[in-house]
Amino acid sequence: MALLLETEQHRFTLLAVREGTRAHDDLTRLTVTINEVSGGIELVDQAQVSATVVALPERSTVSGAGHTGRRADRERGGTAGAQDTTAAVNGPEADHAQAAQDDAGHAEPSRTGSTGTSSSDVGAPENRTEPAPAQSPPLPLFDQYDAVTLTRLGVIPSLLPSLRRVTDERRLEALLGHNLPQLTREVLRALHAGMDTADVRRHITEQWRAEGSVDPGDWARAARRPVSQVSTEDTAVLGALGDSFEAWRLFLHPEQRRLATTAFKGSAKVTGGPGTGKTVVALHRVRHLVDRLPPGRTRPVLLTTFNTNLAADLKHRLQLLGGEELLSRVHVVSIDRLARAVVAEHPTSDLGSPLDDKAALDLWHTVCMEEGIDGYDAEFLDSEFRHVILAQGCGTQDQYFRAERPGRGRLQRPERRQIWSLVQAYRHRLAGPPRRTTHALVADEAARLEQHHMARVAEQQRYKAEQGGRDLLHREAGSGMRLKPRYQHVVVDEAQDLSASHWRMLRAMVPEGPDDIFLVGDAHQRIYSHQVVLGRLGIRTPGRASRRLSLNYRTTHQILGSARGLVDGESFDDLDEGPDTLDGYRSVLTGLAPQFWRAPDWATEKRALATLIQERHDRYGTPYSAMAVCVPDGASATQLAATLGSDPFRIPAVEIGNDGPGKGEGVRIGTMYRFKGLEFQRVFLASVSEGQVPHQRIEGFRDTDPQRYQREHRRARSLLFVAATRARDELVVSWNGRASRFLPESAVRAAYSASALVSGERPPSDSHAA
Ligand SMILES: Nc1ncnc2c1ncn2[C@@H]1O[C@H](COP(=O)(O)OP(=O)(O)OP(=O)(O)O)[C@@H](O)[C@H]1O
Repeated sequence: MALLLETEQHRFTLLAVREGTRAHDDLTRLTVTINEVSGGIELVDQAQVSATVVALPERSTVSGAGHTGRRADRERGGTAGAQDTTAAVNGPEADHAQAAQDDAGHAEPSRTGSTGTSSSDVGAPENRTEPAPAQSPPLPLFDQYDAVTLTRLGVIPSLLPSLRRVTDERRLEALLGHNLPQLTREVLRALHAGMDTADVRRHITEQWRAEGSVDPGDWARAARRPVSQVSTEDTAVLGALGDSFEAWRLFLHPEQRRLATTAFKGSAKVTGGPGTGKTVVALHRVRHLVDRLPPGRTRPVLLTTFNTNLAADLKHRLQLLGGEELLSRVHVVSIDRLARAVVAEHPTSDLGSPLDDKAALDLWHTVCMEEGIDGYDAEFLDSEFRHVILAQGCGTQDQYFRAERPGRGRLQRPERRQIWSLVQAYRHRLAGPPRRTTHALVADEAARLEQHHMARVAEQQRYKAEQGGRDLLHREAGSGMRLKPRYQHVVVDEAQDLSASHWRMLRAMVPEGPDDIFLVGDAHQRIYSHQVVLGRLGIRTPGRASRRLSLNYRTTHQILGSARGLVDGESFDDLDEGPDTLDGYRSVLTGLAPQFWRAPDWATEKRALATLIQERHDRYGTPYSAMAVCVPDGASATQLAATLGSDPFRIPAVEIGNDGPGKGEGVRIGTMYRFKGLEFQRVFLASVSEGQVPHQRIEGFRDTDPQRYQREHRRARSLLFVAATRARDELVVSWNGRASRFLPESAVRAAYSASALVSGERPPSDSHAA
């Protein structure tokens, strides 16, 4: 049975569907209103919501005289009590026994997750033993906010009576577990987390605010607003609709939708913590740009990202979003492949094969030995070459003498002279034979070629304008082609890891103008490149063209709380000259607290991990392929795979390679670098031990090169942060020996003993992994 709203004549909006004999009753219980902030149509099932809080004392008993504390902080005098009329509704569908049980006041000490209490617990107030007479009932959690404040922030008014009965966190979780409107959920969670009302307004309410005024009686308009329209991944619904690729169309947050569809005067930049939907926005942006193209067969939109496996993922997701038709207008390629293609298509290009990172470092070693210059390590030289010399386009020694090296310490002129001579020798060596190159050099060359191309395009346009529009084919007789920019729009994911050369190339691939470059990224997740200042590379995103997403859709707020701690205290940029923070960063999801396990040695840790993984598979039905273990290095990956595969576990394992997480049934194992951009249901961070994370070799720089030490330290934190934020439902952290300095004291104290687990003295997780 469906509830339909006739918004215009013969035009209906489907509001809700219920099945079974009680469908009619279920539907008539729904409260349907237009939200005064978002202008969207919102539904709440009053009886279900009330049932969640049914076990709470009546408000009249709570509002007795003598309350102090937070009551004194009220922003305005409370009015909600007067409205508290519907909350007494109770019904047989009261299935939130857990909440009722909690009312007895014995919240579990730390970790949550157990459900399955029998429904006979509902109605606990009557059955409970009498509370101690002198004890005053707990204050409602949102007692300090009056009804006007809450509704102006966006909370659905019909929820307020029930909300006044929420006195503890687990009750709140039960309430938020309902299918409440998202704006309401976001506001309540943020207030509960301690965000003040001004910040909630700024970070949340304003993002949801409808354009123009909201008429609470204009259903036709409300139904047309994007916030009223949802799509689903529910297979039953999709089966009924018979339209499978719609599955991926999620309900975009209003801010995500705005970013995907706004017309920008020039470039635009979206930052935001992990899981905030930056990639989703980038994909929707691409679709929006393609929708606006005139019909054709060309691919004027470029969608690029850091590596080939992420590019393959983007392609797949784009296909889900808009099918072959959308894909046919978009060039999806990783940034280095793109650079290589640019260089390869040039008639005079003589590309050697690119060295991998290790071979590039080995070559620096060789060059230092041959030149008889020591005192510089290979990583330093490689970084100096890429992030100073190539980044600033230093073609001569003099230019290098003048190069800025922010955050890289001081280098005197004699040192720069030595480094320059090493760079010359390095380039000479690469020139061969055999001829070789590096990805950085290819990108640099591609940037130069594209800049040259764009200069010719500009020259041709200038000439055409001067000559009154005559065709200039004769001027391009050499190429036989009319010159034009390579793309009309460029969209970039994982922007934080692109180098200055990459940006120079991209800048030269698209003419400056409306919607030219749209980039998404997060400096907290930078693990490859160094900071670049986009404004100095011709990519300017002033004012409203720079936006930040802060609502995490991937990770539970319990996991996020721990992950945030990993990067606290470090400073990060906004991909430009400004700072970036994780202010307002929050999650809509709730779940298990992260688990911590300490082991005396790697062998015990490996066996403990195998035990935990097996338990999650056998007892909770998590497929092996939905779990991933992140290790600090390749050798650990191989060793762990061996333990998993051996008796008694026999757990299949697949190493995450260059080309992504791969296929098949096994648990995924990979180094931290390989986790970029991925997500898994359960993530195990292994060997988060002192000496491994950060690696002990950075200790050498502590005194000799403090700035490098700081850089490496920050990168190690970012790596761990990226890995931890890949977890959707559960994060398990383990170590052997001493715990990494990045883990908080509280985690170390709360850690379980892997030895006890391995010897069978303690169970893997009780019910906590459910
Ligand atoms: N509006 C939304 N509703 C539901 N799920 C969403 C929404 N936006 C994003 N997601 C989901 O959240 C997860 C993270 O999204 P996405 O990968 O786009 O984030 P991201 O910001 O690019 O993350 P990262 O920086 O960690 O790579 C994905 O599973 C995505 O489908």
